[in-house]
Amino acid sequence: MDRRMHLVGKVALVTGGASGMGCGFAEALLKAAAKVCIADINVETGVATESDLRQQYGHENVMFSKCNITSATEFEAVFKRTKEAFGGIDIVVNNAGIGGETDENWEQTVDVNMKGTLRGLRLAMYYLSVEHGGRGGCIVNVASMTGLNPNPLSPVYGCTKAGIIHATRCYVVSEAAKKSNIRLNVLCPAFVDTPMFRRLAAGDATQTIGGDQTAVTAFIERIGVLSTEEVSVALIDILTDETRNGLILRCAKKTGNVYSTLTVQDV
Ligand SMILES: NC(=O)C1=CN([C@@H]2O[C@H](COP(=O)(O)OP(=O)(O)OC[C@H]3O[C@@H](n4cnc5c(N)ncnc54)[C@H](O)[C@@H]3O)[C@@H](O)[C@H]2O)C=CC1
Ligand SMILES: CC/C=C\CC(=O)/C=C/C=C\C=C\C=C\[C@@H](O)[C@@H](O)C/C=C\CCC(=O)O
Repeated sequence: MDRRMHLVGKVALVTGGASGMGCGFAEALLKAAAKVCIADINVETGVATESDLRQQYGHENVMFSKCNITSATEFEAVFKRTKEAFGGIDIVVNNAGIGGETDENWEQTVDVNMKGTLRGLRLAMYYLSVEHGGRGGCIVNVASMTGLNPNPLSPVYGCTKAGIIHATRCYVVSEAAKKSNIRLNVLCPAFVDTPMFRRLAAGDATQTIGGDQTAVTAFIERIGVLSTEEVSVALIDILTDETRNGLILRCAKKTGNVYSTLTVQDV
C-alpha cells in the first residue's frame, strides 16, 4: 500500500515563516505543490518573503499573515484566514521561536517558545479535528536538540524545547488525535544556518549564559551546522510518510537524520 501523503494542493500554516528555517519549510512545501500561509511577527520580512515566494510559486499559493504567536487573538485569526483563503488546513508547522537567557529576556523566551507553541498546538488540534470541520492532517512542532540533551549555554531555551517535546508526546496519545487521524511529530535540529544562528555565532551574548564566546564557538564547531535546505528535507519526509507518527526526528550535520519514538514503554 502507498503510505505517501501527497502534498499537492495540501494547505500548510508555518509559523515564523518569514525567515530562517520557517522560510525554508515554506519553500519546500511550495516546491511540493502545497499552498502555504506564512505567519510571522515581522511584517517587513513577511511581506518581502510573500512577494518572493509568490513570484516563484504563484500568487494564489502563498499568503503572509501578521501574527505574534503570544497573542491569542492574532494566532486564532491566522487559522481562520488560512482556512477561508485556502479552504481548509492540513499541515501546521509550529516553528516560530526565539533564544534569550538574560534577566531582561528569559521570560519572553518562555512566552514565545512554550506558551506560543502550546497555543499553536491547541489551535492546530482544533482546526484539524473532524468534529470542528477539519480533515485530519499532520502537526510538526519544532523543538531542538537542546530539548533532549542538557546544554549548559542556554538552559531556559532548552527547557522550553523540552516542554514542546512533552506537549507533543501528550497529544500523540490523545483520543482527539486518534479520532481525527492527526499525526504529530517533533523536529529536533542541532545548529542550522539561519539569522538566529548567525546572531549566536557572531557573539550575541543575550542568547547564552556566561558570555563565553569561545565556548559557543567550540560548541558550534563540535556539532556542525546544517543548511535550511537539509532540515527542510527532514520536514518533507515527516509530512509525506504517513507511517511517521509520534516520533522525534533529530537532525545534525555529523549524524544525519535519526528517528526515535516520543513515547517509552508504559509501566
Ligand atoms: N537555528 C538553529 O540553530 C536552531 C533553531 N531551532 C528552532 O527553529 C525555529 C526557527 O528558528 P530559526 O529559523 O533559526 O530562527 P530565526 O530567528 O531565523 O527565524 C524565526 C522566525 O520566527 C519569527 N518570530 C519570532 N518570534 C515570533 C513570534 N512571537 N510570533 C511569530 N513569529 C515570531 C521571526 O520573526 C523569524 O521570522 C525556532 O523555534 C528555533 O528555536 C532549533 C534548533 C536549531
Ligand atoms: C540560543 C539557541 C541557539 C540555537 C538554537 C538551537 O536550538 C541550537 C541547538 C544546537 C545544538 C544542540 C546540541 C546539543 C548537544 C548536547 O547533546 C550536549 O552535547 C551539549 C553539551 C555541551 C555543550 C557545550 C560543549 O560542547 O562544550
